[in-house]
Amino acid sequence: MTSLLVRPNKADAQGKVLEVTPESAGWEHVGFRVHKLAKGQRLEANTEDREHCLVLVSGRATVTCGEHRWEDIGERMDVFEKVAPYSVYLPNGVSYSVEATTELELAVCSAPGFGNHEPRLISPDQVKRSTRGSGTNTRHIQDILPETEPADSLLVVEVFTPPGNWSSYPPHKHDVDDLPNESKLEETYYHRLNPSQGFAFQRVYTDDRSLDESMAVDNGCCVLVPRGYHPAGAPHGYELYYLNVMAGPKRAWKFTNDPDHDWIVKQ
Ligand SMILES: O=C(O)C[C@@H](O)[C@H](O)C(=O)CO
Repeated sequence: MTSLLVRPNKADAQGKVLEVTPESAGWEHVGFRVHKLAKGQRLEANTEDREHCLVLVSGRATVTCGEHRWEDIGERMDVFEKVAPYSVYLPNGVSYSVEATTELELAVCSAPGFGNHEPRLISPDQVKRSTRGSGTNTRHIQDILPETEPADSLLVVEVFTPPGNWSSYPPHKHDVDDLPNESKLEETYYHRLNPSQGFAFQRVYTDDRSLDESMAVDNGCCVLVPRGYHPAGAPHGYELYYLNVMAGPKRAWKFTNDPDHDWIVKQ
């Protein structure tokens, strides 16, 4: 039984189906929740000592925070429509509410906040879209909160891996605080599959193999990457989406490829 695979549960009163906290993951920075809300259902919460990025994975909602109110935002009704999502950045120490105006899948990404930024909407036109890799390593990236956009510690990105392809590949790691060469970042992978009965694979391993877990990942599962390389593969017939949340002592994404497989990008 792997300790890095977190499965979804039945929704609680606030629609929460999945939760990773620094305590549950045994690390220091990244927090992640998924709420599935019915139309009209409301989530009320406080960010406490953590900055948040609310990602509307699918569906629409009205989000309020103090004098800020974003009315009926959202456009992507199914994550696999592959348009960029609406998201909301919230600093630490604020109360907020999310009222679903349609059925809603909401990801609540969090990391330590230091009060340096105002609440703001991150609209689809602010999301940088790109394609990485070639052949069966091609995948499509949507940067929601990259290091070029303001935040205290959070990094948020989503990735679409076509059926039969690999992503986060060749395997890379970011577990040493050694800038400018590599940054130390914890990471969560929230996985969705299309069609939903599919499965994907993810391996998390270190050079010395003191950590080496290979997981069959079902739709709606979350994989924890405390350290090590973390490639993901989508079987033929099943498209893979994942939402990554990263944070660590410094807000930079600088990775090192596994030297055994680095030749793949060098050919
Ligand atoms: O390039 C990819 O396939 C996505 C990864 O970069 C992913 O976002 C990640 O592992 C970040 O560390």
